[in-house]
Formats: sequence, C-alpha cells, structure tokens
Amino acid sequence: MSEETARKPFPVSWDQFHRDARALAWRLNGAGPFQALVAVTRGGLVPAAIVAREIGLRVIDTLCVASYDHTTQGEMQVLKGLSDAIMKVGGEGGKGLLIVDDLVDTGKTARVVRQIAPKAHIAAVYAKPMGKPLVDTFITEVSQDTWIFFPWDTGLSFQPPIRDGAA
Ligand SMILES: O=P(O)(O)OC[C@H]1O[C@H](OP(=O)(O)OP(=O)(O)O)[C@H](O)[C@@H]1O
Ligand SMILES: O=c1[nH]c(=O)c2nc[nH]c2[nH]1
Ligand SMILES: [Mg+2]
Repeated sequence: MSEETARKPFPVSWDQFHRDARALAWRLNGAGPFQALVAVTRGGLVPAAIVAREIGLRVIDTLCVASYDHTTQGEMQVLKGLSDAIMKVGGEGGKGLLIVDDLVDTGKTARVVRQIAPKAHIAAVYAKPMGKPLVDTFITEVSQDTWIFFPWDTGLSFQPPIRDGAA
C-alpha cells in the first residue's frame, strides 16, 4: 500500500513514537537472551536506539535495505548485509540477534531479513495485517489501508478547520 492509495493517515509524534518503542522494549526484555541488536535502516535506526538503551544491548549492526522510493514500493535491494562479526556473536542462523524495524507493511522487507537471519527475533513497532505474521513481536496494529507518518518525515504545519473539510 502506498501513501497515495492508503485512505487513513496515522501521524505519529516523537512523544508517541518514544512511548511505543519503549513498550516494544518492555515486551522484548523478556524475550531474549539477545547477544546483539540489528537495526533495519533507515527507519529501524530510531527504535533500535531506544530498545538498545532500554534492554542494555551495546553490540549493534545495521542491515541496509531499500524498497520504497518515498511512497512507492519498488525492487528490494540489500545495500549492506550483516557483518561477519555480528553473525559470529549471533550464532547459527542469527539466533541470538534482535532485529528491529519501525514497521512491517507488506512484509517484503521482513521476508528478506528472515532469509538473511532465519533464527533471529524480528520486531517492529507498528504492523499492518499483511506483514504481521512475519515478525515475532510488534506493539500497535494498524489497518492495511493506513499510512503511518513518522515524526522524522513530518513537521508542524497549518491544519484547516474540520468544517472546511480537514481530514
Ligand atoms: O513491509 P514492507 O512493505 O517491506 O514495508 C516496511 C518497510 O518499509 C519502510 O522502509 P523503506 O524501504 O521505505 O526504507 P527506509 O527505512 O529507509 O525509510 C519501513 O521502514 C520498513 O522497513
Ligand atoms: O512512512 C511510512 N509509512 C508507512 O505506512 C509505510 N509502509 C511502508 N513504508 C512506509 N513508510
Ligand atoms: Mg525501512
């Protein structure tokens, strides 16, 4: 689902995102043990920092994938895989790795992540129904036709009054 076809905008403030990422950390705290954390860039970098702080992980790597050009999903590209060092720390199939992303939508990204580290624990802050079965842990589910607007992609702007047709 792209931003153009999604019917329901779901704007998330920094405050809300911090709360939701902390809720994810609470849930993950009992799900380990984890030896290292992996952030799925770029969106996963923000919750990864919050989760790492909360559950005390200091060995952190990135898995760099790209598929959306702004709001349109294209060919999935792995720009950087997991380092040999992190795979050694994570063990066979990445079973000691906690992999964090901001959201799972169609599940295309999570599927690629799963191929790279089949035994890792994959977590996302937000999940849409198509992607939900591909992650081990998430916090908030939104409908498939929702577009989540993250605080790092948005800014304050004038809102027309509701009676003038505001969404
Ligand atoms: O479940 P999917 O349909 O694959 O969509 C979810 C992915 O899409 C977004 O990343 P994007 O590829 O836009 O890159 P970014 O994190 O750099 O913004 C988001 O951060 C997830 O990683
Ligand atoms: O900012 C975003 N919001 C979304 O809902 C979404 N789905 C995939 N990629 C996304 N990016
Ligand atoms: Mg991403």
